[in-house]
Amino acid sequence: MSTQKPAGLRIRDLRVVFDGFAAVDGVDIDVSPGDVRFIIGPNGAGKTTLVDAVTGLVKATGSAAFDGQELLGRKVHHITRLGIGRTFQTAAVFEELTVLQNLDIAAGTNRGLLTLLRRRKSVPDSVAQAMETIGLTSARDRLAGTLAHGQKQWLEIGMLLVQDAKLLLLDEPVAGMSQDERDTTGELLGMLSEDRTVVVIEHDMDFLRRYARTVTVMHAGRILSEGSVAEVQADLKVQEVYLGHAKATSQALVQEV
Ligand SMILES: Nc1ncnc2c1ncn2[C@@H]1O[C@H](COP(=O)(O)OP(=O)(O)OP(=O)(O)O)[C@@H](O)[C@H]1O
Repeated sequence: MSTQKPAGLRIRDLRVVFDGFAAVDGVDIDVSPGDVRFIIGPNGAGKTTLVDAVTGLVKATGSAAFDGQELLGRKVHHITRLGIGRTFQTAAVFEELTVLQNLDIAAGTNRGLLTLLRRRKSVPDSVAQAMETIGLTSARDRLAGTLAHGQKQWLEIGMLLVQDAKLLLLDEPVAGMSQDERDTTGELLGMLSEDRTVVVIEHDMDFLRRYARTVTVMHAGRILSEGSVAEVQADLKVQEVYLGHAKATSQALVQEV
């Protein structure tokens, strides 16, 4: 008998119902370890609700397992401890604390608040490594509130790294970013996927074409299409849905890669 655990994210027949309305309506998704999976779809398709279900924020039926561990039915903090990290559309950082203090708090080491708030000489390896990965080492003593928009988003990702998240679920990470910040974020996704699994909810089609490895298209709570960027772009069902909902998005989607 094989003892190997199924790895990556495995979702089966996931369903989320709000007052009789199925926001997620029987979804199956497999994301392999090391993938950078983009989930796209028109407004209201169910993308955020799907991520909410996986992270324990809404009740769901079916199954969502990561590295063989069932996530549904567990409390949010337990899901975090199983290595699932999630960002929101608005970065949730402590603006009046420094970059280092934010990472320290996220790391949740057993230091008292006073120690955390004091400037320290030694920085734990995991925190130093996270700062390096997100490019904020030279900004370690800056207040998070003074960071540029993109840097705040990267700090939030850093906070997941120090928690040792193995599955990163990022909700519209490049919304409101400059082109340079988008490029840096795209490169960061590639770096993160070297030893983690990354799932990105995104509306930005240019960013998707450049940085997605695989794509899932949702529509009305279901999976409409799945595959490589080229496969999804060529799918007539996808083109129809985008033509019906947002012409500009559709044109961006079917543009040559
Ligand atoms: N807490 C809730 N109660 C009732 N309905 C909800 C709730 N949260 C989401 N919905 C509905 O579920 C559907 C899916 O919403 P969801 O936010 O998951 O879509 P989305 O694909 O993330 O859209 P967007 O791209 O606009 O963020 C929508 O019709 C939304 O109105």
